[in-house]
Amino acid sequence: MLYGHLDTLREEASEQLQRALLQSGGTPADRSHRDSATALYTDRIAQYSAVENGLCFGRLDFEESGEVRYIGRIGIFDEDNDYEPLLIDWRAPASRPFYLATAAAPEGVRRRRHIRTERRTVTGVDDEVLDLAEAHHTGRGAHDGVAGEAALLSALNASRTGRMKDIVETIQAEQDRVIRGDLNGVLVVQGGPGTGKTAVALHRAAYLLYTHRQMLSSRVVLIVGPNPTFLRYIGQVLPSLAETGVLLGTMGDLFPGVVAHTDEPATIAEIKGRAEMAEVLATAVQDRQRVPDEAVAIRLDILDGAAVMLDPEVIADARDRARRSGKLHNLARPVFDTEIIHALSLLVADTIGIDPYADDPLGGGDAPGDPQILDEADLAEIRRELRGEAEVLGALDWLWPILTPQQLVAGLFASTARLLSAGAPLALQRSARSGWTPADVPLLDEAAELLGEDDTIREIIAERQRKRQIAYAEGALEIAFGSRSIDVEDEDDPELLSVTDLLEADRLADRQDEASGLTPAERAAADRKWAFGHVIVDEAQELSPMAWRLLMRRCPSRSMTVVGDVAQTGDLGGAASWASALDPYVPGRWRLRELTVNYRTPTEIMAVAAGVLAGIDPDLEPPRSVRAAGVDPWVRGAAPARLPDALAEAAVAEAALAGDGRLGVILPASSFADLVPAVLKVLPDAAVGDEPELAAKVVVLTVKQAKGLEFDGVIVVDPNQIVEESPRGANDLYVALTRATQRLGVLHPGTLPDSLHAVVGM
Ligand SMILES: Nc1ncnc2c1ncn2[C@@H]1O[C@H](COP(=O)(O)OP(=O)(O)OP(=O)(O)O)[C@@H](O)[C@H]1O
Repeated sequence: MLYGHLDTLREEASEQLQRALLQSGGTPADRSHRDSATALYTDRIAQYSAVENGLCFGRLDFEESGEVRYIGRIGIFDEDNDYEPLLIDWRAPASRPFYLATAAAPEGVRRRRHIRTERRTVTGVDDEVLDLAEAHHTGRGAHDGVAGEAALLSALNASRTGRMKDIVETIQAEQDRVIRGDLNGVLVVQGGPGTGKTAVALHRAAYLLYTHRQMLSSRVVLIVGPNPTFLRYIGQVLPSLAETGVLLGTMGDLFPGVVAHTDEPATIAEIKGRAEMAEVLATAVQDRQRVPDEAVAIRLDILDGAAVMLDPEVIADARDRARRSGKLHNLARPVFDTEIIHALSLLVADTIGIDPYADDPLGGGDAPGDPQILDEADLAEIRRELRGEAEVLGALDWLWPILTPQQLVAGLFASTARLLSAGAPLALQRSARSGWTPADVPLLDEAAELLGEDDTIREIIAERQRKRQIAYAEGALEIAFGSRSIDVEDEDDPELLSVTDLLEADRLADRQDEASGLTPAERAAADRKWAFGHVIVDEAQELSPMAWRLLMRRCPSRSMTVVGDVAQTGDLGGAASWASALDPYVPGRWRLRELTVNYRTPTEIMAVAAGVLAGIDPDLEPPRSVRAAGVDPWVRGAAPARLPDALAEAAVAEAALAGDGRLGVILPASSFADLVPAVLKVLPDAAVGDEPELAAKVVVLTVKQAKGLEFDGVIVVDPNQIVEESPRGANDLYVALTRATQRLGVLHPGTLPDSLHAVVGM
């Protein structure tokens, strides 16, 4: 019956879509209405298809009223019967007892039923009787603290596919409380490995979109994950819950127009992430407001090519006034221009005044050579002419260049002098042509904030383009930077406007034009100043102070869900505590929820990982595993020279034992290239690379890549090396050991880290 309703809903949406598509012409308002109707019905059809599998997964039978509620992925109502609910959306308040009711607090529920389906056929049911008396009588009651135990264990024991699945059917009470937490404020979800933080974060996004649809679908929910592989891993969860109005991205994706996926050493990324970099960039901007040591000679057409000398004191004065205007660098440039042009006009007036033989250079009717006769109107005319002079524009660009964030940051990193002057470590020096890295993105964003850009810079660039075209038409081609009296440091100086800047102006203008046809998520992705309705950060412990600055700017309402585990921090610039990350923005005003049950890693594996956790901080409690796998982890030594062969043997054996599941082989980053061939020789289809295909049967990866992922079986190779190759190596080993849902093997060439000794002989 429910599927009959689903089919009807889908057919109706298809018909409405057809009708919308057939309409043509009309006023712009009609067209815009048609576009939004098309988008609406296309979305609906996608939603109805997304919920096809597992449409209804639960049933609640109430004690006294005899009421029966069916719980499912969407809500369906009976139009012919006063809109009686036939199926209740899992996010609706009426579904809550399905997740929260226990035998101790049954909330009026007598029986909770989990319904398993395959396509449209019911394949099984699991009942829990919450009435204590009846449970006692039948011997079937709720396990303490675990709702829907059979359904949960069947989900947890299922083979992994390389893609995360939704958990709507088996959300546990402590997770439900996080998912339905209040929209406002910063909610921190701290939990050990496998406690469902990622799953909870995604379901919270779906819940918030359902509950605050109007606000959030236009303002968009941003979900930030650690890397593109992870985003692909979680990418199907929200569409399977029929939610598409979110933007998924890594930190590297958050500066529109910049692709920031280049790698760099962890130590450099750490420096870039320090809070002091905000100060460094502010100084770097000031350093670009130049006051030369000596006077600058500017040859002027208005003086028939004669030069005037602009003194450093005059330039310093203009700079101070521009700074005092309180405007951002690019926006203060007109103030600086006005000051310099004014000073130049006086110099011109002086020059004209002391030249008794000059013809009337202004073309006015006054007698030549008499300074007395230059009135304010004449000075204004001089200023107007000066503004059009190529050498004047060149000098202004040199003294106070209009800068894009990219020009500022690339220009800083490319110059020892600029780094020194801005107080930045010289380790940051690199060629101006290096690719952007994820750690550069918060710096570019900071630079954009300091420079002031977007519309203003576009207008200035467009205006400059217009002036250049005019100058070209007049045959004045030498506009770029003609003055020999100005010392140009570098031919490639990034501050000089180039063809790219002009194209950039066009691109930005196009962006505006196209904006009307884009979805809110697409518009948000293209707009650096977008204020998201809610921001969810996964693996948030890895974010640097500079990254937090960027995210806080994207979320002025501070409506955020921050998910992570400070015991798993691997990045050197990552957080050691939530307070250190968040107090600068919401001092004492963030809420902490903890998840304590590990749904991924069985007890046998968690016992091994617990030893490593105790080494990181004896006060940290490992999460409690919800199940045992019945298989002990193995630890095997190999002579260093034999390590590749031993790895190959173990990989083949474990791949077979994983059945139709997945095997992850986690290698130290420093011996990755040496060990990968050993695996590929025996398992040529194994996935490996920057963004390995997680659906492959065997995936070989570093700890950094494995963060947030899981596999049925895992082999961790050379734990000592993993610990030693990073100051946060113990955290990395903890992450590596907690990736398996069933089997774990540890292969070591030398001695074992102390923290693993406990497991030898298992
Ligand atoms: N209530 C649940 N029902 C079924 N499966 C669940 C439930 N909670 C978590 N899981 C499963 O447990 C596994 C671990 O969840 P998840 O990846 O969200 O954990 P995590 O806390 O983000 O882990 P880590 O910190 O190690 O990345 C996933 O396969 C997830 O689907």
